[in-house]
Amino acid sequence: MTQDELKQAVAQAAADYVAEKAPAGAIIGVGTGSTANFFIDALAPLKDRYRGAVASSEATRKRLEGHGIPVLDLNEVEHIPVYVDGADEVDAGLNMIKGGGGALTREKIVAAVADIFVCIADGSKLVDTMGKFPLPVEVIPMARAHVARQLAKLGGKPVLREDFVTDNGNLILDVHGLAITDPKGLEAQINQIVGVVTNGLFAVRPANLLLLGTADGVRRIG
Ligand SMILES: O=C[C@H](O)[C@H](O)[C@H](O)COP(=O)(O)O
Repeated sequence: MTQDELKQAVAQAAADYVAEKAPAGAIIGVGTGSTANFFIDALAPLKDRYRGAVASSEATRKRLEGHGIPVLDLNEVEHIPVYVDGADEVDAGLNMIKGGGGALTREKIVAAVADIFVCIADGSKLVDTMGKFPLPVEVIPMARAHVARQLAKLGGKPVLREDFVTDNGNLILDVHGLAITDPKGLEAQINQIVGVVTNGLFAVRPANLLLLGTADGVRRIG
């Protein structure tokens, strides 16, 4: 199977899971990226069952609206039963690195409101120790150099993502060379650096369920 076929399989499994867990009229949280895009496509045929979705990025908002799925402002929403999103890396504890597409902050906000976080990923994303994928950190532009110095003190090599501005008008530093043995501790430590909006570690609030696409089918972990 190709990587896209694996992504499609987990996206369909997630749409089936949502149909099982989210009551009619619910609002669904929707992530960002190529795997989340397949999920949006799989959600589209069920759209009349739900009130709408909350999007974790402008790209996702556009794709949802393209399918005729109403997109709600998170400030108008009290309850999201399920949030579905991809990951750049995920470990056996369902901690993740996210933000390869730069949407980490809005993703973390929508995930914080959701009852259940379902991570959808092809098998290549499952790792023993996270950090091979450079850790994205969203920073306020005027703090870029300060934050980069602090990240270097933690042992990483921060690289500014060229020609990229987040949906929030900020910059991304991609931190190379970290072996992340304490994801929760590192997530908190980086978020304490003044000028950091948030970082791409999702360990304080990991996923509740991982749907992993493999050649033998979709594995459910968690
Ligand atoms: O900012 C992007 C998100 O965190 C994505 O969920 C992540 O980069 C995975 O994307 P993809 O499904 O395209 O590999």
